[in-house]
Order: sequence, then C-alpha cells, then structure tokens
Amino acid sequence: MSFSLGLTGSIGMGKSTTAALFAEAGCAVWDADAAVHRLYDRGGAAVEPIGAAFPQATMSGSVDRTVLKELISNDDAVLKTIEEIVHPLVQADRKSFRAESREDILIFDIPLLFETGAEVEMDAVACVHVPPEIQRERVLARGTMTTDQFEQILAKQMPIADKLARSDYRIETDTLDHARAQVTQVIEDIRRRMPHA
Ligand SMILES: CC(C)(COP(=O)(O)OP(=O)(O)OC[C@H]1O[C@@H](n2cnc3c(N)ncnc32)[C@H](O)[C@@H]1O)[C@@H](O)C(=O)NCCC(=O)NCCS
Ligand SMILES: Nc1ncnc2c1ncn2[C@@H]1O[C@H](COP(=O)(O)OP(=O)(O)OP(=O)(O)O)[C@@H](O)[C@H]1O
Repeated sequence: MSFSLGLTGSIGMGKSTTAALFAEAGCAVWDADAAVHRLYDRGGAAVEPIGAAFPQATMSGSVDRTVLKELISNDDAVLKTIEEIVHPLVQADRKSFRAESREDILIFDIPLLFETGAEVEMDAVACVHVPPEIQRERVLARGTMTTDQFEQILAKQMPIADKLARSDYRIETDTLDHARAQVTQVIEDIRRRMPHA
C-alpha cells in the first residue's frame, strides 16, 4: 500500500522545487503541469480536442501555449473550455501513475488540487507558501508571463490562506535548506502513520 500526498500551493510558490526535494528523498513524483505538457505535445491526447475548440492553437501539430495564453488574455471563457478538456485527461494520467508506482510515498504536485477536487484521491495534503510579494517577484523573474497574465491566473486560484487551512502540512519555501528540513519531517510523520509491511 502506498501513501498519496497531494502537494499544492499558489502559482510560483515552490511546488516543483519542493517536489524535487521529495524525489531526492526517494518518493515518486507525479507533476500535473508536466502531464499537461505531455498532453499538449505532438501526439498528446489534448491536441485534437483543443484543436477542435481553438484551431489557431494547434497549427504546428501540438498545442501552442503562447497562442493559448493570448486567447485566455482576451476572453475569460477560454480557460474554462480548456480546463473542461484537459482536467479529465490529467486525472486519467494520474490513475495510470498510481497503478504503476512501487514507492511507499507518492507525491502529486497539483496546482489546482482543491479547485479540481483532486484532494479526495489523497491521504494527506501539503501546501507550500511564501509571502505574496516574493511569489510575484519569483514568477515575474521567470519571464514567461506578463504581469497581467500572472494576475489573471492568480485570480482563478483559491486564496493561499484557504489552501493552507485545508492542508495537513505546511511547507514554507523561503530557503532551500528550510524547505528540505520540512520535507524530511513530513516524510518521517507519514512513515510513522503508515502501517509497516
Ligand atoms: C494557461 C497555460 C497556457 C499557461 O502555460 P505556461 O506554459 O505559461 O505555464 P504552466 O502551464 O507551466 O503553468 C504555470 C502555473 O499557472 C497556474 N495555472 C495553470 N493553469 C491554470 C488554471 N487553469 N487555473 C489556475 N491556475 C492555472 C498553475 O499554478 C501552474 O503551475 C497552461 O497552464 C494551460 O493550458 N492551463 C490549462 C490547463 C490546466 O488547467 N492546467 C493546470 C494543471 S491541471
Ligand atoms: N525553498 C525555496 N528556496 C528558495 N527559492 C525557491 C524555493 N522554492 C522555490 N523557489 C524558487 O521560486 C521559484 C518558483 O518555484 P517553483 O517553480 O518550484 O514553483 P511552482 O509552485 O512549481 O510554480 P508554478 O505554479 O508556476 O508551477 C523558482 O525560481 C524557484 O527557484
């Protein structure tokens, strides 16, 4: 029996970095954003349905994220349509991962864990957090989104205080060493709670 730990947080608060720390400690990691990348790539299961809804976004045979972001910026309804296509495909990908993994602790890095109801599949949830000004600085420093695109995505996400209140563990991502120490504690706590083989 494995333990499923959902890992969430607001955009740019350190989910992927923290997931890598769990992987370093021997946990298997599934990443929702990476699953979306596979679904959007040439031959991925989202290419055809996204192309049917937004032909201009799949002209190259894969989903063009820049075009998607432009469409989302111009019309709020676009993201909802994309989500209706993508979320069931992402859920199916997660099911296969769970069936194939042999590690005792499985980490599910899911930005929209609570928003999509995925927490019902989890044994516990950990939420990463930093103050909003550091979040903004880190996201804009990546240079992949404009301030407007960042604000628009942020407005679609549940406030971080609500995510933290609904989580079993909180991981502050102010420094790597601090985050690593908290990850070690979470793993120890989970192993204490797990029935021994
Ligand atoms: C909006 C898109 C085009 C942005 O692509 P881009 O490559 O710039 O960013 P990336 O995919 O790495 O996402 C960055 C972050 O944005 C946030 N985000 C992404 N999609 C959403 C969404 N639908 N609602 C709220 N936040 C979102 C997440 O925190 C994510 O970690 C892309 O994220 C997308 O197609 N999203 C829709 C699919 C979805 O809902 N994915 C979320 C995982 S299930
Ligand atoms: N513990 C930490 N200490 C210092 N910097 C960190 C820490 N965790 C994350 N960061 C930095 O914050 C930025 C965002 O981190 P990361 O990509 O892990 O966030 P994310 O939540 O996965 O983002 P997104 O929601 O966009 O997928 C990166 O530049 C990363 O280096």
